[in-house]
Amino acid sequence: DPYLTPPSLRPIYDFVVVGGGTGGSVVGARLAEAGWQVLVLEAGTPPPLETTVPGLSIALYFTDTNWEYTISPQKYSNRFFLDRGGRMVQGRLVGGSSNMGGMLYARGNRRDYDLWAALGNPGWNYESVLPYFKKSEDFQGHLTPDTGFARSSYTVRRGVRSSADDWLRPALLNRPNLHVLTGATVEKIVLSQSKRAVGIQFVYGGQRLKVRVAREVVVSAGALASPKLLMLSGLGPAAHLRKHGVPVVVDLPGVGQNLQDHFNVHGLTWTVPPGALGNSNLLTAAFQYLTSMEGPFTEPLGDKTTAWVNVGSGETEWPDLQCHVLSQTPAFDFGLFTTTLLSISRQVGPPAPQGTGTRLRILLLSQKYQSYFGPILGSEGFTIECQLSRPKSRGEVTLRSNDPNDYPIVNPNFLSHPEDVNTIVKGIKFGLSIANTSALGGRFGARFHNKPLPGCEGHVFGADDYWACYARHMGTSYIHPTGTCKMGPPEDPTSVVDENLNNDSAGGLLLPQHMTLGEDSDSEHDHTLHSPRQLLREVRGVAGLRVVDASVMPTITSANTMAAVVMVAERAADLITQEWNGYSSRLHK
Ligand SMILES: Cc1cc2nc3c(=O)[nH]c(=O)nc-3n(C[C@H](O)[C@H](O)[C@H](O)COP(=O)(O)OP(=O)(O)OC[C@H]3O[C@@H](n4cnc5c(N)ncnc54)[C@H](O)[C@@H]3O)c2cc1C
Repeated sequence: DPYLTPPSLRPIYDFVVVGGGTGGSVVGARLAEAGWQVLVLEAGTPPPLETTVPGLSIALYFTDTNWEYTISPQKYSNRFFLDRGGRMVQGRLVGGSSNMGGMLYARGNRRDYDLWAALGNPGWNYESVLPYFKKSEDFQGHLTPDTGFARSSYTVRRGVRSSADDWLRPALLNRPNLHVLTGATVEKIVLSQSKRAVGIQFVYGGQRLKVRVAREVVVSAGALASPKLLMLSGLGPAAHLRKHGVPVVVDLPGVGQNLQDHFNVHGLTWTVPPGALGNSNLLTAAFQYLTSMEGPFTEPLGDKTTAWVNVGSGETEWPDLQCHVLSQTPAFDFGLFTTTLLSISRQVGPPAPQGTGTRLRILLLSQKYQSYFGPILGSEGFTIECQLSRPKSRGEVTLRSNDPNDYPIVNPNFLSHPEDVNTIVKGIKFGLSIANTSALGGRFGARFHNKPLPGCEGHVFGADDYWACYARHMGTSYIHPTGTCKMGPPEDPTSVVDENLNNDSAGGLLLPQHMTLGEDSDSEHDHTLHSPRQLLREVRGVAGLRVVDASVMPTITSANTMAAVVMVAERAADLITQEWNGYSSRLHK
């Protein structure tokens, strides 16, 4: 395994990529392909074998490959979940969230990207980004119509997960100019006095180390960790940084703001007579996978179909809702794993008294889950989940402290915009109407679990108010955090990077003609190289620093976000190589 031998680190690289996740793996591999000396630093581990089995994806949520962020207590939602927040899973391994997620592949809608361009980001309209999607696509399924429910498409090849590691691993095997160090947690971007990224400080094996960078630092730590890293490096909202004792290098008010996620409602459940769905026995399915690489384990378990619909805005070509039919209920396992998976609060009322026996404690703690799902524990059935594709609520990621080991505070501020409540209520009603069709409910003899949700008994069951209450209780993150280092024009004070994903605000004024050595007064960083574009930068920004991950999206796409991140990284690699075009690495091979 190429990841098992730690590289002998060089003191300086052309590019250092922070985070070997989805964006980082793709951009790191492409920069290495272009001949640069590249170092990718990943906090997590090489991908464990289980990542290759699509049917085991949810099992990974319970392991160390997950950072296990938590959502801060929500004012308008998450009432059924632990501390009115719950967990937010994020990948902590090579390949990042693409290597532990649900593998559903969807580009999103062309209008998502046309909107990015309209918001002041030339080159990001759909026609321009389409080639970067196609670059990685190898569709081998059956084309299904894109209205109504259709079978979901997954990044699975011959029964094995395909992830961003498919870029990094071959590059690592074939290119000695690429180094990937796992178990390396980056703490800080080192900035010179002239506000240029000149290196990286990270912890590896208990030691604090620094590596220098000749051209650029590429931050790809994901939408929760990238803004944290920028802020810890002095790039962020000045008052917030001062509050936590971080010296301000550049006041960038947008860092950590604009957090967007696909708000998802759990719990709408139908039960069916035993055997009606024809679900395979897990042991048989596992045997089938091991012997022939076929069967249910070739896909994420349970998640079968997707629909995109417009229920609110009337723009029929641009969905505001995405729905899935899952072939299990949240009660199928008697709450054994589901309660943790969904972070459904197990506790209601006062904590169990000290000294209570373990069994009794679990019974008491599970009361909230029991109070709703109790009557259908262990039943067969299905769930319909709908998400807001284009939420209007905006949240934020802020520092908890200036300690790099502390997780940031993640506040998605779900349902803070009233239109989101209206849309999700319509979405729930859409889900109910789908289940009532003869093709679904009728065919399987399905019965809706119509127990009033604890906490919503005060509303007339089935009225819009009831469903709004239901959404405020059962809705939470669909684990697609995006937007926290937003791409936008310099006139937008909340933008963090420009359309080149750079936060050097000069813009693409010149094509490089020649390379000069850095002019930084800080002699430690004499090796720093500037492209002419960076020499022309204004002081407001930071040179030699780019962000390439889900955090640059100005608005979340109306589909699962992995494909869009791969596209962003492919395009970023082209932008970077074009900018440095004609200049091979000056560093010793
Ligand atoms: C559980 C789950 C299921 C999902 N399912 C789907 C799906 O089915 N389809 C879909 O399209 N999208 C899905 N998504 C969303 C999609 O995977 C993400 O939007 C996308 O992968 C994000 O890419 P990224 O590069 O921004 O971040 P990531 O892929 O998360 O990469 C960030 C990387 O940076 C590393 N890192 C963080 N901090 C540091 C540090 N300080 N030092 C060094 N390294 C660091 C992390 O360990 C990680 O490897 C899912 C996400 C999750 C979490």
